[in-house]
Amino acid sequence: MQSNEGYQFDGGPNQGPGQGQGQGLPAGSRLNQYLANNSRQALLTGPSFGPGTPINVNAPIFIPKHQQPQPPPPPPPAVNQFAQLAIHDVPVQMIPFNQINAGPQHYGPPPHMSHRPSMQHHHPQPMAPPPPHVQVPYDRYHQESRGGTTYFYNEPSDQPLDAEHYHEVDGNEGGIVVNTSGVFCYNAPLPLAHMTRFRGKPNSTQQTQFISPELRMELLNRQLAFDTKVDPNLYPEIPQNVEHFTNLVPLENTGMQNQSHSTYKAISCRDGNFYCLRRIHGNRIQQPGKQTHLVEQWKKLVHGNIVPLREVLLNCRAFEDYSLIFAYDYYPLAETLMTKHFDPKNVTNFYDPANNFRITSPMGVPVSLGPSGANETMIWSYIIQIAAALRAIHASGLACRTLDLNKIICYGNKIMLSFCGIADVLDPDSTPIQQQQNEDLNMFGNIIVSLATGRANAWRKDLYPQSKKLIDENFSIDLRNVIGFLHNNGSRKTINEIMPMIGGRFFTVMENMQAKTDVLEGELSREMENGRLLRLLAKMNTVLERVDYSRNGTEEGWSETGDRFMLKLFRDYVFHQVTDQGRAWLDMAHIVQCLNKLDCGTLEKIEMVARGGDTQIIIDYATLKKCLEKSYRELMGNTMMIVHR
Ligand SMILES: Nc1ncnc2c1ncn2[C@@H]1O[C@H](COP(=O)(O)OP(=O)(O)OP(=O)(O)O)[C@@H](O)[C@H]1O
Repeated sequence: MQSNEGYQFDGGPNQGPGQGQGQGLPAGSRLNQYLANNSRQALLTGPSFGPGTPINVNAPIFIPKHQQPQPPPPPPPAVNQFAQLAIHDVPVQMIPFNQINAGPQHYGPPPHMSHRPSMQHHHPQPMAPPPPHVQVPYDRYHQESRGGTTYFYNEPSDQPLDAEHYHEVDGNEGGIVVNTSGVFCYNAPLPLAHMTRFRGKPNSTQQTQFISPELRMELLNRQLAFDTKVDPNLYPEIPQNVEHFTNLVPLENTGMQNQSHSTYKAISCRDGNFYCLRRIHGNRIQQPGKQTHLVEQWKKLVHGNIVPLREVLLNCRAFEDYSLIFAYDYYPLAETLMTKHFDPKNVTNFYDPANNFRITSPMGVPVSLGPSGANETMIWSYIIQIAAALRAIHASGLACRTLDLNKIICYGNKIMLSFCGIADVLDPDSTPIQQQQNEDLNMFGNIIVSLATGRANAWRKDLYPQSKKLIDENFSIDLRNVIGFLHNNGSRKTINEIMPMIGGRFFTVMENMQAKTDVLEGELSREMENGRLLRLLAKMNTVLERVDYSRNGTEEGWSETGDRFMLKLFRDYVFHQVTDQGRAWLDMAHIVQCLNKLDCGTLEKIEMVARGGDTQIIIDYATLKKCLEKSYRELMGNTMMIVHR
C-alpha cells in the first residue's frame, strides 16, 4: 500500500461539494468524480461517522499504518460471545422499503478500526509479492491505478441503485424492512412490537439475539434425554427390541422384585419417533376384542393436557413373559406431580450409575410444599388444566380412572394426564361409565387436597378432618367449594359444573400461557435468524477458496478473480478485522451485522482491502449479494449431486 492519497478526504465544513476531493488525483479522473459525488451526497445527508469522513462509504475508514494517530485509541470492549449481543441495545426503527437508504447509516467498526488485514495475522502461507496492477474482471467496476494502488469503484448509473436492488422485492407488497440499527434486517413483517411487551428492560446481558440461556439449557437437557442409551451390561434384562421399538431406556427403577409395571423410553423403527412404553408385566390378554374395545377411542383423543396413546402391544414376548405394552408420546425429562412436589429427592429422569451422570430438567425445579401446601395460584393452574383434560375425556364417553399424583406429568409449564386407557384394558366394563366419571372427580378432589396440604395422602379418611381445617384456614372459599363439590358423592355431578367456580381465574391462566407462547415464539424467531445466517455462511464457505476448481492446483483462478475475489475480500472484511496495532479484532456484532446486510443486499457501501494492501474496493452489499448468488449458482451448475437438508 503506497499511500492513502485520494481516499482520506478532508470533507470539513469549509469545503464545498466536489472540492478538495482526492488530493493528488487528476481533476478529470473518473475516480475523483465518483468520490466527489459521494462526498456531495454525504454533505446532503450529514456525515456518517465523525469528522473527516464525509464520503458515503458506510464502512471503517482505511488508515494506512504509517498515518495512524499515536497513541492509538483503546479498542472498544470486544463482544466475543454471541450471548453478549443485545438486539435491544439499540432502538428499533421500522423503515419502509423505499426509505431504507434515505438516511446515513453507519454500522461498521469504529473509525479507529482498520479493516486492513495485518500481514502477520493473515498469511499462513507465504504471499507472492503484490502484482503492480491487479486485474479484477468485474464488469460493474471501474478501476484506476494511482501510485501503485488500484482503486475500484462503481460508476453512478442512470438507473438508481435503489430501483435496481429492490426490484426483486417490489412484489412484496406491504413488506417492510425492519432495521434494528444494523443488527437485524428483515424483509418481512415480524411481531417485534408485540414481542417486546414480554421482555424485560433492555439489558445487554439478558436481551441477547440468541436463545435465552435457561431455555437453551432446558432444550439441551431434553436433547440429552432423547439421546440416552443404556449399557446392556448394566441392564441385561432389557431387550434390544420390543417389536418395532428399539433402544429401550428405563424411566424408573427396574429389576425390583415383584414389579408389576415398568416404564421405558424407546424409538420406533417405523417412524423414528420417541415413545414412552408402559409395560404391564405378565398380563396375558385372553379376550383381545373385549379388553381392547376402548383403545381406538383413546387413540383418537387429542388434547394438550393428555399424553396421547399411540399403540398397544398385546401378549408381547420380548421380556420373556406375556407383557401388555402401551406406547405413548414421549416427553423428555417429564416428571410426575408426585416427584415434583412430594418426593423431590427421587427425581428419576436419567441417571447413569456407571458414569455418575445425571440429567435433570433445570426448569422443572422440584417445589417442596410447605406445611400449608402449594400456593393457591399454582393450585388453580393445575385445577384448570386437569379439568380441561377431564372435560375432553368425559365428553368422549371415557373415564380417566387413574387420576393420581403419579399419573400426572409436568412438562415445561403444563401438566398432562399420563397412562390413560390402561385401566380400560386391564379391567374392562367393571362399572358404568357415569360412576367411573364420578370417581374421576373424586380423585381430582383428592389431588387438590394433597396439593393444598402438602401431604400426598391428606385426603385419606382418617387424615381428612385435619386436612380440611388446614385448607379452611389457608385457602379461598372458591377453592373450598371446588373441593366440596368434587368430594360430594350425594348428587350426580359433571366436570362442567366446576367452570363457574373457576371463574375469572381461567383468564389469568390463559393469559399466562399466551404470554409464554409469545416468548417462545420470540425465541424461535431469533433462532430462525441464526438459521438464515448459517445458510449464508455455508454458501460463502462453499464458494470460497476451492482448490478443486483451480487451473493450477491452487485456489488462484477461482477465488482470485471476479465475484469470488470480491467475496474473498468481504470474508476478510467480516471475519479478519484487525486493530491499528495489527491485533485481531473480535466483534460478533460486526459479523452479524455484515452478514445480515449481505443477506438483505443493502445499498450500504464498505471499503475492502486486499491482503497485500495493494487493492482497495468500494462496494455495496447488494453487489456482494449478487456475487455470492452468482458464484453459488455457478458452483451448483458444476455439481454432481446437491443434497438439501
Ligand atoms: N409420556 C411420558 N413421557 C416421558 N416420561 C413419562 C411419560 N409418562 C410418564 N413418564 C415418566 O415415567 C416415570 C413413571 O415412573 P413412576 O414410577 O414415577 O410412576 P409410576 O410407575 O406410575 O409410579 P408407581 O410405581 O408408584 O405407580 C416418571 O418418571 C414419569 O415422569
